[in-house]
Formats: sequence, C-alpha cells, structure tokens
Amino acid sequence: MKTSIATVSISGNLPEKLEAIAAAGFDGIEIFEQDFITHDGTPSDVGKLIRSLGLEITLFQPFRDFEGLPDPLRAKAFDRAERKFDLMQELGTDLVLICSSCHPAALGGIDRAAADLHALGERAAKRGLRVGYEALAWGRHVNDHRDAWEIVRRADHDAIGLILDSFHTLARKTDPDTIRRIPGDKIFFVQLADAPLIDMDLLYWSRHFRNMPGEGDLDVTAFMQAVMAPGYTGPISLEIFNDQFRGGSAKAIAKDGYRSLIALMDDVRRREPSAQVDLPQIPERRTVKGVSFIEFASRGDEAAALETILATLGFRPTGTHISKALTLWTQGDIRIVINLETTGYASSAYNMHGTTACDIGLNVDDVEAAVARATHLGASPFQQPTGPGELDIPAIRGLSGSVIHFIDDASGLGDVWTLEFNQTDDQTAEAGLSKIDHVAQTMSYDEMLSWSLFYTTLFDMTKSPMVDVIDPEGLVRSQALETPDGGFRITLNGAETHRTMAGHFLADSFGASIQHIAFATGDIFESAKAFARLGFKSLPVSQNYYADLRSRFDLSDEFLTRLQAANIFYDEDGTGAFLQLYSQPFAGGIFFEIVERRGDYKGYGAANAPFRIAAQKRLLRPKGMPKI
Ligand SMILES: O=C(O)c1ccc(O)c(O)c1
Ligand SMILES: [Mg+2]
Repeated sequence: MKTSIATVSISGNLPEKLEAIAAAGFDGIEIFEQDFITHDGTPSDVGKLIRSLGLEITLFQPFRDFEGLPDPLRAKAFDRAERKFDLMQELGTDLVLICSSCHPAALGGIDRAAADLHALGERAAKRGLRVGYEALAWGRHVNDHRDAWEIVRRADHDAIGLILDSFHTLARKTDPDTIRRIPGDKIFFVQLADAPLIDMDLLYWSRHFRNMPGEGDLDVTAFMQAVMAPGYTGPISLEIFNDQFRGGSAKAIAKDGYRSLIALMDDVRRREPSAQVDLPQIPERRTVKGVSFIEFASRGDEAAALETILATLGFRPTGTHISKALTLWTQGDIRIVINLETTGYASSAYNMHGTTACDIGLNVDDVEAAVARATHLGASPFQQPTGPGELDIPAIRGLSGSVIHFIDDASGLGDVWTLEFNQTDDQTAEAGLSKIDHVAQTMSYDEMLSWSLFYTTLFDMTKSPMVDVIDPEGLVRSQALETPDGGFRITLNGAETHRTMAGHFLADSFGASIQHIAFATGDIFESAKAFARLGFKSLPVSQNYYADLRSRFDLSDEFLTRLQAANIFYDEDGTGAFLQLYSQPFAGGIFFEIVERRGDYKGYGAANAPFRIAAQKRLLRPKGMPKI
C-alpha cells in the first residue's frame, strides 16, 4: 500500500513540507502546482529533491476547467494541458488530476466531456502519461462521482481513469457504497479527507475545514471500504485543506496524517476482509480498563501543598519506593505517586513545567499489543534505566512530551506496588473516593485534533461533541473521550488565549497537560463531611449559582441547602444527575474534582464550568490584584 499526502496539507515552503512528509513515513506526495510555482527551482531539481528524500510524486494537481469548453477556449485548454504534461515529465510523475470544470463558459453533457477526455487520453498516452478525473462537489456540471465515473466510462481510454475524493462524496451525502460498482482498475487515485459536520457552503467548507480521517465526523472508513472492495490497489493519499494546519507545525501535522492513514486502513482491513490492504499486521485498538496511577513530579513547598490537599481528601501515604524518592498515596482504587527525584524523566518534567502530573499509568488488556500498536502509528517508545528490583514497565511518549505507562494483569506488571514499594501501615482515614472518574488535559486549541486522534487511534474510545466553555476572559473548547464502559475518560480542553484559566495554566506551566483529576465517590455528601473533618478547603461557590439552580431544576430546599453548605455543583441530563466539588487550585492552577454520578448521567457538568472557572479566578485574583 502506497501512502501519500498532498503538499497543500502541510505548512512551510516546499522543502520544509517535503522533509516533514518524508520524516513522518509517507511513500509519496501529490504535488500541488501552487507549491511548485512558489518554489524557486527547476522542475527536474524539484523532482530530484523529492526522490532524494525517498518520496515519489504520486500525482500532479490540480488541472482545472478542462472539459466541455466551446472553441477557441477548448483548443487553448488542450494547449495548456500539453504544457503541464511537459512539466510533469520534467518533475517525474505520470498522473495528473483534472477536477470537474467550474468555468462559466463550460457546456454540460456527459458525452461532450467524455469526448474531450478521450481526446486528452490520446495525447497523454503518446507520452506514457495518465489522466484522472475528479468531481468537485461544487463543479458546474459535474459534482458527483457517479457522473464523473459515467464520463470516464464513456471516454473509454486506457489513459483516462477516475479520481475519488472522500470529501466530495461524503460532503454531498452521496452513498459511498455506489463506489463498489466501479472497477478497481479504473480508479486511478484516491484522496482522503474528513471534516467536522458544519452546515456551510461546500467550497468554503472544503477549502478551510477539512481534517485528517478520524478527526472529523464523516464516515471515511465506509468510503474507503467501498473503494478497496472492488480491488483498488493505487496510492492512498491525504488531501487536507485546513487553515489551522497551514499555520501549524509541519512535522506534527505530517505525523498526525500518517497516524490517521494507518489507523484508517487498519480499520478498513478489519471491517472489509475481502479488501487487499497491504500493510503489516498491527494489533487492534486496545481496551483501557482504567487509570492505574498518576505520577506528579514536585519539590519543596509545592510538594507539601499537594500532600496537604491529598491528605485532606482522605488519601494516605501507603508506600515508599525501595530506592527512589517516591511516595505512593492511595484511596479506594486510586494511586497517586509523588516523585521528588532530582534526576531522570520526572525531574526534567519538573524543571520544565513546575509541579506537574508527568506520567499516567493505564490498565490495558495487553501491554505488548498496546506498545506495538502505538509504535506502528508513530508514537515513540519511552524508556529510562531501571534500578535494582525495579520492573521495566513499557511506556510511550504521549503528546507534549508526557509519558503513558501500560500495565496489565497477565505480565505481572500490576505487582509493581508490592514489589517496588515498602508498605507503610497507615491505612486509616478514607473519604469514600473509589477511582479516577476522568482526567482533564489542557492544550492550545490548535492541538486538540492531534490529541483526540492520538487517543482514538490507540484505544477503543469515542469522542463526544465539542462544547464551548465560557471563561470570563475567553472561550475554551472542551471535548470528552471515553471507553465504551467509561473505565477511562479524558476531557481535552483547548485554550485560545493565555487569559483564560486553562490558557494561563498552559502558559505558566510551559505546556503541561493534566490540569485536573476527578475522583469518583458514591456519596459526595458523606465524602464532603469526611473532607471537612480532615481540614479540606473547597472552592467557594457563589450564592447566585444556587439561586439559579433552584429555578433550573426541581430540587427541595433541604437539598439545595446541603449543596450550598458544601460548595457542591449540580447538573442533570434527563437520565441522571452529577454532583461536583472542587479543591482550590494549587501549584500554578492544578486542582482536583470530586464527582458523584447518579443514574445514567453521561456528561462532565459542562453547564457548571463557567461558574467553576469564575470562582477559581476570584480566588487567584483577589480584589486589587493585577489581572493574570
Ligand atoms: O478546492 C479545490 O479547488 C480542489 C482542487 C483539487 C482537489 O483535488 C480538490 O479536492 C479540491
Ligand atoms: Mg481532491
């Protein structure tokens, strides 16, 4: 299987784009004419540069407004094509994309377009070149792959074939299964893009909002299954027009593209067993059962503040590491490790970010398979030297340099707590916290697609729709990802400005990721009572909030009084209720949340987020203090 990506998908000048594409592992590129024209170098030099990077030119594109023109425009279009054929031969590629005409003078008619393509096929064949015809979703007369195919069929020429583009088919809601009727060898090339479902003009949507397969809402997998079923064996290429990507990191976007393409084709192979997908076998998405541990890197006063908060939440230090400055704090099925080491990964994470949740341990069904899948999809394995008596727990780099460790039962890695930690006896005060409900990661808005792709391609997780959270100083976008049984839930929070609570955390910590951790309790009022006895300081909530709750929900005075007395937020979603209590922020904006899910409540209390953020900002910015 030849993997390819259009140069338009990546930021930078042509050599920068090519280097990023080659480094990500692609086999080839669709060269966008614009990227060639803006480059100062001869076609043959560009061809050489591309090949020296181990890439081939899978396609030259686009050639516009060709078919259906009346003379003398028609003759000119053929002359133009001959000049582009010259260019293709100098570059070293044999396939050109013609997109369906948008020319105001273009005449309709399937036979007229077929005759033009047949005539062009004759000219191309003389030079050993091929021409692929693509229906743009907004083409003047041809805007559906079924019509484009009928034109190609009637053109009836070996040098003329069809080019399919998932965006044009899926954006118009054309049934992708109609592709199954097209012979695989008449499909010359396949372009893939996803997009978020937004109701807008097709051309604008296509040129600005496309994203990598799996990052949007279109069923690119069903499209690709339909392409592969009839025996397509050509390149599979990403063609992504996206404003964010144009300004993003070339290397990171190319890596995301590769991850997206391999994960997609792996899905296609599993769902369409007859498809010939020539890819190495990779293990399927892993099941994450839950969070095994979260490790904080910390020092000094901040470590003391963290310990105090944990102690007032009913956690107890139940283990110390056999050789390192690590303390294990536990409650229910929750493990928090505080790492005070001055060498190694945690120490460098501390030096970079200050106190930070630098490592997350996930309970998976199969550690080896988790690492193998991640590495096939472009993740970097993480390793640091182990001391005597220490287990070598497999890990990968998450995004932003964080680390994810994998633990399973079968390999004995779950015994790390008894093997590497001396148990201390103090198992007393608990406050009913049972497990980690979710982990909230903060990032810049531009990174959100990348992170959601990372998690959804590695693990069996679905994403919920993005929600807007209003911070007094800006908007934060939030998206939840979760495993089918809710054993592992993550919320991604994308900040656009450093003035939001999330953005400030990001700036202050130089891009740390985990901003808060939510612990589950079966009875938040009982937990709150225990916390109060232990001296816990909750986040004060405004009186106005409770007055509003009274008007929004049918709650008794007694219940509202109990919520208010304990600073508990409340939400309902028709299937259940959600009760939330927050710690005060510490160490640059990290905080803990305690949640009780009642009934079948699925969300994360998004309706309460603006009030929580405003309350946190009131604390961080007492009257008279300068704005953060
Ligand atoms: O937006 C465009 O014009 C355009 C050009 C070439 C393509 O392959 C395409 O899908 C869109
Ligand atoms: Mg296209």
